[in-house]
Amino acid sequence: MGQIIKIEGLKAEIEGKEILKGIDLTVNAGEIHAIMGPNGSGKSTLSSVLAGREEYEVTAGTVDYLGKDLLDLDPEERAWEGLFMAFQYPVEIPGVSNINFLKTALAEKAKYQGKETMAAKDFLKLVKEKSALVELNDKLKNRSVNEGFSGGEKKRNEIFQMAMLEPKLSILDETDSGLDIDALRIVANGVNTLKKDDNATVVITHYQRLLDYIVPDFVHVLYDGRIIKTGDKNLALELEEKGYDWLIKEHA
Ligand SMILES: Nc1ncnc2c1ncn2[C@@H]1O[C@H](COP(=O)(O)OP(=O)(O)OP(=O)(O)O)[C@@H](O)[C@H]1O
Repeated sequence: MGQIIKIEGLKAEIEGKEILKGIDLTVNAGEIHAIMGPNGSGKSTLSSVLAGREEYEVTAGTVDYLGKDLLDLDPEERAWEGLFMAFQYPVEIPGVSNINFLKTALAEKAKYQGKETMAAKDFLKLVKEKSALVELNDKLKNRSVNEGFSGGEKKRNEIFQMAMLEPKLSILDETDSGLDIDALRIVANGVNTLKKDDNATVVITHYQRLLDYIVPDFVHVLYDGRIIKTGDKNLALELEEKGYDWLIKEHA
């Protein structure tokens, strides 16, 4: 199966402070990876750097994404190339309805790829199909993006956006924070349903609980800006039971 992303020796800093200290990570098509790790280890920094947030300065390393130099692309280009990011705190966009936001996003992506914009009829069909996946009701579809949405509704909405955009690589940052059990199941179900042979997902999470629903092929532990351990789903169970201290000691 093809390689989606290969991160090598990635170092990044913010305000002169080095946060990522040499990340190596390869994700292939058809895989789900989970990244865990104690607070402040650099998990959100990694997703921000991959999204292309300007505050972070990459000081070393390379990121190959579908044969392109990811670090050389603008944030918009990264999205159009099929990179989807769901952040811990989704942004609100007052005055832009959810549906119009997606219509524009899909039209821009099609334009970038030199394809024709989807016909209105097909777009609405897609909306119906994909929103059913996360049980997003009609009212939320027409409201301004994330404005006044509850935490759980924002998360569902993100998975809805993900379903609509059909990304090649989805990076979900703490998608389980603020989700109740039912919402957690719905989100996980969405992620599992969207899993295909030609795409991949990276889930950043604190909770083994989410990994009961989204079963990862690999679990990585990020600590102090580096991946210090990689295993399968059993590693997450071990962490749940024993915490991180033993690993950190082993690493020291
Ligand atoms: N603007 C900033 N200036 C200085 N340090 C920062 C800034 N933003 C983040 N950091 C630091 O970078 C480190 C990594 O933060 P990051 O949010 O990536 O960790 P995390 O692993 O996602 O943590 P958590 O599990 O708590 O969400 C932290 O020590 C944080 O204080």
